[in-house]
This record gives sequence, C-alpha cells and structure tokens, in this order.
Amino acid sequence: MVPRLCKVGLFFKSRKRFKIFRSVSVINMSSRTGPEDTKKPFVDKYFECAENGNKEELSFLLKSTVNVDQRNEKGWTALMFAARHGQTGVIETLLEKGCDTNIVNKTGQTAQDIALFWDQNLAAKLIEAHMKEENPDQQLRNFFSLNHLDRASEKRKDKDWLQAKISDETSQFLLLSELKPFVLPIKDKTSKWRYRLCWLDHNKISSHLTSDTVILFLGIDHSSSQSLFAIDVSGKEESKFKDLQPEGSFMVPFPGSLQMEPSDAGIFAEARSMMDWLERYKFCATCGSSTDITEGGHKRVCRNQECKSNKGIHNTAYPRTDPSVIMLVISADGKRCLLGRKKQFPAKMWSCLAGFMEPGESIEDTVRREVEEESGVKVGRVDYHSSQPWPFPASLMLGTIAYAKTEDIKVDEDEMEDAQWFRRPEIVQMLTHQHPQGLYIPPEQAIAHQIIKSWVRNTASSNL
Ligand SMILES: NC(=O)c1ccc[n+]([C@@H]2O[C@H](COP(=O)([O-])OP(=O)(O)OC[C@H]3O[C@@H](n4cnc5c(N)ncnc54)[C@H](O)[C@@H]3O)[C@@H](O)[C@H]2O)c1
Ligand SMILES: [Mg+2]
Ligand SMILES: [Mg+2]
Ligand SMILES: [Mg+2]
Ligand SMILES: [Zn+2]
Repeated sequence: MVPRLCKVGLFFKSRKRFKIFRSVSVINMSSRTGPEDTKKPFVDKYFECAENGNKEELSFLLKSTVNVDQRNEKGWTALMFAARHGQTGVIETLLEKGCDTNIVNKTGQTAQDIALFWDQNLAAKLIEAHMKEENPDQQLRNFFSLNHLDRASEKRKDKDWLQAKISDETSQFLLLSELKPFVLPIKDKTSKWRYRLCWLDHNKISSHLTSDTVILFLGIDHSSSQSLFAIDVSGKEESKFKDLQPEGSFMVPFPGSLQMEPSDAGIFAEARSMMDWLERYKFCATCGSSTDITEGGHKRVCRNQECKSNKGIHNTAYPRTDPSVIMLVISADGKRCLLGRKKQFPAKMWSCLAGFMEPGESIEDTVRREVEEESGVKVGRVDYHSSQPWPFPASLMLGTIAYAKTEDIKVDEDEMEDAQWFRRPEIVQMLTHQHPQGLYIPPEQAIAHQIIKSWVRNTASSNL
C-alpha cells in the first residue's frame, strides 16, 4: 500500500532531521567518548553518501565500520535515504550487501513506500524487483517457515531408497541432543545471524549409529541434490561430538534458534517438532502397545496387529501440529490496538493475544473466543494475515487482524498479567525500541512483530 502522506510535511520533516542530526553529531564528537559516539561521524557520513549517491565512500564505510541496516533516530536506513533521493546506484550496492528491505521507519514506511511517495519510480522498481527475486510469491514468509527443502514425501515409503541414502556419502546429518541442534557460529561480523546448522556426512557419524538410533528424513536439498537427515544423539556425552567439529556446539533452542540463519531455522523447526513427537509419542494412543517408526520418521505404527489404529487412516499415527491463533485486535475507531502480557513474559514486553484452537472450531471463532477469554473484548470481523510454524513444541500460528466491537477490558488473571489498548504512536515507539518506559514488542522473528508492523505500515498515512 502506498502511504498518502502530505509530501511537503515529509520533506520538511526530513530537512529538519538533517539539521538536528548534524548539529547533534558535532556536540557528540567533542563531548562524549562512548563507542557509539565515536562511530557517529561515520554513520552520519554513511547516510550522507546514500543521499548524495556516493557509492564508493559508502562501500568503504560498509567494509570498515558501518552496519548496512544502521538506523538513525527516526528509524531511517541508508536504503531509505537512497530511495528518497532516487540514488539507484547506491540502492543496487545496498541490495547487493544484503540490506533488509522490510525495515520500517518511525512513521511506518519501508524504503519502497518512501520511493513511491516521492515519485522515485526507478528506485521503487529496483527495490520491488529485488523483493520479488527474494520472495517470488510476494507473500510474507515468517521466520521458521523458510525451509527450502523438498520434503520428498513420496520417497518416505521407499525403504530401499531411504537405506541407500542413509549410507550415501553425499547425504548430510544434523545431530540433535535433547532437541538441541548441533550448530556452528557465524563468524562474519556483518551478518545479523549468529548460528547455522552443522551438517556432517555419513563417515563422520556412522560410529554413532546403532540399531535403535532415531533417524529422521528431512528432505532433499535440490541445489546440492543431497538428502538431509536428523539423528537423535540424546543421552550421549555431548562433548564427544566436538571431535567431529571442534567449533560445533549443541545450542539451547530458545531463544538461540531465533538467531539462526533463517533458512536453517526453517529446517530446524521441522527437525525439532518431528524429533519431539518421535520422542514423546512412543506408545500407541489407541491401545498403549509399543510402536515402530516408519516412513523415514514420519509415521509410527502400532505393533498390535489387532489395534484399530492399523485399520484405516488414524491421525494418532502421524506427527502432531497444534494450530493456534494469534491476533492484533484493532479498536472500533481504528486508532488503537490491544496487546497483552502473559505472566511468563520478560519485563516490559507486550505482544498480541494468542491461543490454541479447539476441535471443531473455525479460525475466526477461535480468535473471538480467545480475545474475549483473555481480555473481555468482543471481536467482529477477523482477517487472515500470515502463518508461522512455532516449534516449541509444534504450534502452527495463524496470524490475524481482528476488529473489536467493544472496548472494556477484563483480564483473565489465570493466563494474563495485563491487557491494554495502545495508541499507534506508542506502538511505533515500542516497535523501534524508543519507548520512554522501555516497553517493547517481540523481535522480528515472531509473527506477533510482523502483524503489528503491518498495521503500523498500513496506517502510515492516517495520522492516528
Ligand atoms: N510466534 C509468536 O509470535 C507467538 C506469540 C504468542 C504465542 N505464541 C505461541 O502460541 C501458542 C498458544 O498461545 P497461548 O499459550 O497463549 O494459548 P492459550 O491462550 O490457549 O493458553 C494456553 C493454555 O491452553 C491450554 N491448551 C489448550 N490446548 C493446548 C495445546 N494443544 N498445547 C498446550 N496447551 C494447550 C493449556 O492449559 C495452556 O496452558 C503457544 O504455543 C505460544 O508459544 C507464539
Ligand atoms: Mg493465550
Ligand atoms: Mg487463552
Ligand atoms: Mg486457550
Ligand atoms: Zn495400538
């Protein structure tokens, strides 16, 4: 959506920002000496280069000191300055360096919104083309859903194929110990991610395979034609695996996995939820007998030939996914949204309300029921936003925007610590970590963040 902001207003705001920004930077240089302050002249220069189209100096600053997605106090990035001024050469450089095109500034605009607003059509086209290349379906893909593997479900029933792939020298294995993935640190300081999955080939792991090792087929990586598996090494001494890869370590999944390279985080989500199911559902839910793992770990079959679960299709034989709804509730006047604090949340963090679906319930009705249970607010229309697998242990978050019919709040004190209406400017402060009391919302890896950001972005022109 193109924001319908007053162009003159934005222009003056932008000019004023430059004056204030530059004068502050002079004061900072002479009066304060913290690491951020010593960086500030370089950051100022970086934004100036983006605005003026000085590609060479901008590239130099990126190599030496400045983070590509560095923001100023108004939440503007270099890409936004380049978009505002139609600096296509700089835009190309920033896109090559992997800048994030989804960042919003404090008024809720992305770089593309800014380019369109200022009629910088070439700049807007460049950014759009890049976004399309990264995401051809033009659909928001939330963290944990960027699993690029072909799950090749048709291969799971082919025991010979699976066996051959398990001992194939090109196949790759991910170790999980007590659901902790074996990971490597990302050393590139310019990356915003800290971990990637550590893949090991059959030679390395074969001595750890026994007849009862759980081996899970994850899928095929088409770019390398490799088959990928996860194996459960729980109960073995974790330090032993250091011999296989000295820099590897077993990472505590929450919150560590939020700092995993996104495509790996998607594979991890599959591996963790599946391994958790394989570990916890060892006995038949219908008759209590032992079960055997089949189909590359994607099915459990009851050993009791007479068991009902062996006749017809039974969902007890298959991995669990628990659908949950998560919703941003908007007030009837469109100016506020409802956020809550669960008792377990870290101090000062507020998020969307959420809740598990019940059998026989539609998404819309679950949203209405959960919002009313948790906050006492009645909801009318519910619109779908996007979804997110949440592998703790196996939720599927169905993100929605819900429109309130009432205002009064009555908090469910069993589940929630508090629920409150927040006006848009305060939400923007929480989104950009500028809130005077330090309130904030979950990080970008959580679907809650993305739904809130969408609302802020879609209301950028409405002066709320
Ligand atoms: N990704 C995100 O941004 C995000 C944000 C908020 C919540 N979540 C996730 O959403 C899920 C649901 O939210 P909630 O905890 O508020 O739900 P909720 O409001 O339904 O309350 C949780 C309670 O529901 C009961 N329950 C019903 N079905 C359950 C099931 N299948 N598994 C576990 N408990 C069940 C339990 O008593 C539990 O204590 C959780 O897994 C949570 O981690 C994700
Ligand atoms: Mg809840
Ligand atoms: Mg609830
Ligand atoms: Mg519930
Ligand atoms: Zn059974």
